[in-house]
Amino acid sequence: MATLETWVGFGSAMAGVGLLWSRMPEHVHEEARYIISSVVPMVMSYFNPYEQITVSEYGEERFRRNKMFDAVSTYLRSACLGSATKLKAELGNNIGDDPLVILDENQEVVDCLDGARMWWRLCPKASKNKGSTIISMFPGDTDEPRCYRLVFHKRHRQLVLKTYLPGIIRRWRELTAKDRQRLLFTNHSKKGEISMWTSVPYNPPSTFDMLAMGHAKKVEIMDDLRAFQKGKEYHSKVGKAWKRGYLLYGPPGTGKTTMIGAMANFLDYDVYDLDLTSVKDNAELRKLFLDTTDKSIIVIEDIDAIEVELTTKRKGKKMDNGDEADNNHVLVELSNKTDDKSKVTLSGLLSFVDGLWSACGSERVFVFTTNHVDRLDPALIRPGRMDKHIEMSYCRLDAFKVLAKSYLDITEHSLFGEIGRLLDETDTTPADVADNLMPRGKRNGEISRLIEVIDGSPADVAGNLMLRCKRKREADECLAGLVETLKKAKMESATPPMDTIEEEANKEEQT
Ligand SMILES: Nc1ncnc2c1ncn2[C@@H]1O[C@H](COP(=O)(O)OP(=O)(O)OP(=O)(O)O)[C@@H](O)[C@H]1O
Repeated sequence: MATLETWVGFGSAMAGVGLLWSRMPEHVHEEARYIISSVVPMVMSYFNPYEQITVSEYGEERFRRNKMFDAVSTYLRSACLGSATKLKAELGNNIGDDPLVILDENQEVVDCLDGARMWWRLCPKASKNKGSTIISMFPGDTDEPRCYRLVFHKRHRQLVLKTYLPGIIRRWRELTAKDRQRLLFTNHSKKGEISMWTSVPYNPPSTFDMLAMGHAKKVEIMDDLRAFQKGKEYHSKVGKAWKRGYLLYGPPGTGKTTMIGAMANFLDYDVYDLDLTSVKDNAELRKLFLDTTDKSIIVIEDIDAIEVELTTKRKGKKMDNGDEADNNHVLVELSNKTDDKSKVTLSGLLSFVDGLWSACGSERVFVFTTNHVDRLDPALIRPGRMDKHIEMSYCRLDAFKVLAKSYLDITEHSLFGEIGRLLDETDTTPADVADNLMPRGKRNGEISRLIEVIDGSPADVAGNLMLRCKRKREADECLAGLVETLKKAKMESATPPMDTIEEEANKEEQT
């Protein structure tokens, strides 16, 4: 028990220390504070037997999502959910109906390896600067991103770093390869926020088999994609970034979008559909590109529509601040026209296609589509920039046969010859031909029902025969309808439009 004298002695000693502190000069205060602030944590950590590793959702510069975060999420989902009491359910990207069950924030789970215990906790987003106002280039930059915190005993450090964490990454790779669902990403931005990718499951129905185009051209494209996919060594040998650019051009309805789906199926890649109009400037574009994954197709559709902006500026428009616009390089200019920085530029875009930034990431395919190749900036289509220019053209006989096989399940018909001749004489798109080959309305439902019945019971010969007759009638009707449509199109293209006739008549009258 402390006596009164002891307390009095302690009080006077503290008062002495206080007096001494107040008489010390200011710089000694500073040094003392510095020593205390660095020594205390050292002393604490000496006595604390635990260490901690933080796995943040985003990297330091917030440019890239931290894949380790995804690896830990997937691993914990598969290994440690049993011991958790607070979970969250989400609709995942998997094809089945099972929800994606994940750890809730602040929930702790324990994992074991070789007798060592590891504690994991998902920590929510936290504000960096409570109470102070900070201005940031990136909204959300004021927050610390979500993170997983791993705590383990000091003596297990080597086990955690050399065995446990690499094991998590291995397991993540196995699980994601098994449950892989192809994704379609698109970028969008909410008001005042930077553009971000969001994804949906992507199972395009198109394959190269059903793509209506010349056989030789199709085989050439498939060979090119195959060579690209196997080209890791070749690209590193010749010192080129492992990427390839395709420009798909042709009138609307010739299958440019269908070709992208077929490419994604063929390569088994995700697709990033980049909407340049919702990207504020080059910095944002860079972030989006860096956020794409390897083994992906990055698509910019209708690049000619963006080029319209470019063409307008080419006419020598002055900018609001009086400067001449950088005509060759402005691609999209969004709301704030006086702000020179808020633009996506052609050079910014090209730096990812074949410039400095193209070396970041590998196994990427760029696809630009356009309906008007003649309107594109020469810088965009010069040889070497887009590796392959693919013309998607009007439907001719060989392409028509592909459609007839897909839509009507026939490879020969007495009308094929006539249809081939008419297709040569009219410029009809595969989309228009396909539209004519589609069984209409109710018949469509009936046929698929019959197919189901016959698939289920092959013994039902009578039903099978009935279906065949029905389908033959369908094919005859569709093809006869197509011949009529093509003949009409041919007549229309041969007859000049009314206003031209009137103009010519007027001219004749005058002369
Ligand atoms: N070459 C083709 N092979 C098979 N189907 C095609 C082809 N071209 C068009 N189609 C059919 O027409 C529809 C429209 O085609 P698609 O959207 O691919 O054309 P597009 O060239 O991308 O047109 P747009 O320039 O208007 O975007 C497709 O859903 C598909 O059913």
